Amino acid sequence: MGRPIITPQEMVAAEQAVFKAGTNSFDVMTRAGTAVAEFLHARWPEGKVQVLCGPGGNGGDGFIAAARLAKLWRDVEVFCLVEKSALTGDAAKAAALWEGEVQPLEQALEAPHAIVLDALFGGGLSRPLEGIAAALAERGGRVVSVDVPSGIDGLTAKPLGPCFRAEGTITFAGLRPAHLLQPGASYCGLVAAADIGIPVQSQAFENSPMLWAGVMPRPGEDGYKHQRGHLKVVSGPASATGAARLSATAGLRAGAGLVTVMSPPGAMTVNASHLTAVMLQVFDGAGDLETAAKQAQVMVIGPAAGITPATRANVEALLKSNARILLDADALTVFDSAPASLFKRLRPHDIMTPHMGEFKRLFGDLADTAVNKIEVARKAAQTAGCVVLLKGADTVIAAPDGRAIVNTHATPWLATAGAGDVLAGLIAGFMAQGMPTLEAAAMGAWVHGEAGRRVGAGLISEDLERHVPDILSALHGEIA
Ligand SMILES: NC(=O)C1=CN([C@@H]2O[C@H](COP(=O)(O)OP(=O)(O)OC[C@H]3O[C@@H](n4cnc5c(N)ncnc54)[C@H](OP(=O)(O)O)[C@@H]3O)[C@@H](O)[C@H]2O)[C@@H](O)CC1
Ligand SMILES: Nc1ncnc2c1ncn2[C@@H]1O[C@H](COP(=O)(O)OP(=O)(O)O)[C@@H](O)[C@H]1O
Ligand SMILES: [K+]
Repeated sequence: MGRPIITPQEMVAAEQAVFKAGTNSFDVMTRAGTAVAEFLHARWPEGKVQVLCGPGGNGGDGFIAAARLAKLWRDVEVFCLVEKSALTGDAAKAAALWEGEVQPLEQALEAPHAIVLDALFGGGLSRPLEGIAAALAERGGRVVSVDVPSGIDGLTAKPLGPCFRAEGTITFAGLRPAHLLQPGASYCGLVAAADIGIPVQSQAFENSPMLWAGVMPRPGEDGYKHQRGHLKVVSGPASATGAARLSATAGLRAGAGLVTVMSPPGAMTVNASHLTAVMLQVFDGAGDLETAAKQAQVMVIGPAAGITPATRANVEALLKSNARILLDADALTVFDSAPASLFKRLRPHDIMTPHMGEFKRLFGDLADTAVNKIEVARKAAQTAGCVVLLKGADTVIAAPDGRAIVNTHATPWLATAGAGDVLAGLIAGFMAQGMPTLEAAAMGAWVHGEAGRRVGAGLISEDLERHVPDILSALHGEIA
């Protein structure tokens, strides 16, 4: 299914429900601590482990992990923020399992070690680390964190103050927003989520082919191109045609049967001289686009379309048609003074793909007032009435019904001109073949990120499309 994303508060509620139904909470903590030890031992098999325990459940996991690591013949030292005698509940029971010495946290600062197990505080932390905990966070070194790196707010994904920076983080049941959203994700390193017998339900998932493989478009054995959908991409004026062509070619690679660039008359020559498999059709005004949309499953408008009244009229005309519409870039910016007039026209099967700058022009301070980027995208999708894909290192895709998918399958090498145009084309190409909008967006983001990773350093947007056939072949289980 892809890993579910739950907030720390939802995790507490899920735990309470399970405990209420009769499960022993210490058994759950034992499973958690054991999973921590196994995670650390499997991936960091060498050297002395310095276990830092906090006063609550996170520290409890740390004590259990310490005992387990010692059984695996690891050299372990344990340090605790409070006296062992001051621990209560499950944390006290966990500490009792650790037979070795428990030293005051201050002594950890100078103690030799190879790797730190950070079991100070979990994702529900409500105030910044101070004193010795803060000093240890700032010490650096090799760290594995329990639940989240201490000092990070699991819900907002923001550091509350000084925080640990981990090479690996092990959490429980599902992921927390901080494991995927920036800046928290960059403090987590490799993230594992252990099953500790707490079932969780969520409307938010980490992007994974498992979420959409079942609805991936595939040409029928006896199919023909018209059955694979027609995508049309609106070109900008003669001086700005490349963006639309990047989208169009990506759409064709994604598998749309027919792709047409809709060109203003003045840009026909330049578009014609650059297009081969992608077709070309002239349009002269919004009326022509509305007519053209009747022969298309999906229309893309925005990439280098121009921030002009004409672009706005073109969007409004397209939204009268039955085709699904993907709005990007200029098609969003032209509504910055009147977003409501756009929102009232959008339908749940349409999609917008803003980066944060474009997003703020439409949704104002929503990006700063919602608790995290998942909620930002969710609220935007509800407000706009369409699917919203909010780009970045952590791309969040949300539908008006509350479903959300976070894509981190990408690479910073994608931060280059035109990468977003390729993404728009991929998504629209999948939609043209009948894929539901949310799933098409998730697949588009994943394929785009995978293509970016395959190119790596030196990536320019033109490089992306040529990796799409191999990626799609692999997804379809065919030999590339
Ligand atoms: N059975 C379960 O529930 C399971 C839980 N599990 C584990 O439990 C973890 C959650 O445990 P938790 O709720 O006890 O929270 P945790 O972060 O360990 O400590 C909170 C304590 O710290 C204190 N405190 C806070 N900030 C502070 C500061 N800056 N400086 C100093 N003190 C500070 C705070 O004090 P207070 O704010 O109340 O004054 C409170 O006493 C979770 O991450 C997972 O690892 C797993 O085992 C699965 C089963
Ligand atoms: N640091 C990053 N890590 C991963 N992906 C990134 C990063 N920065 C940008 N991207 C991706 O690169 C693309 C850039 O799109 P966009 O900003 O619209 O560029 P353009 O308008 O030039 O096409 C988006 O898919 C975005 O998610
Ligand atoms: K921690």
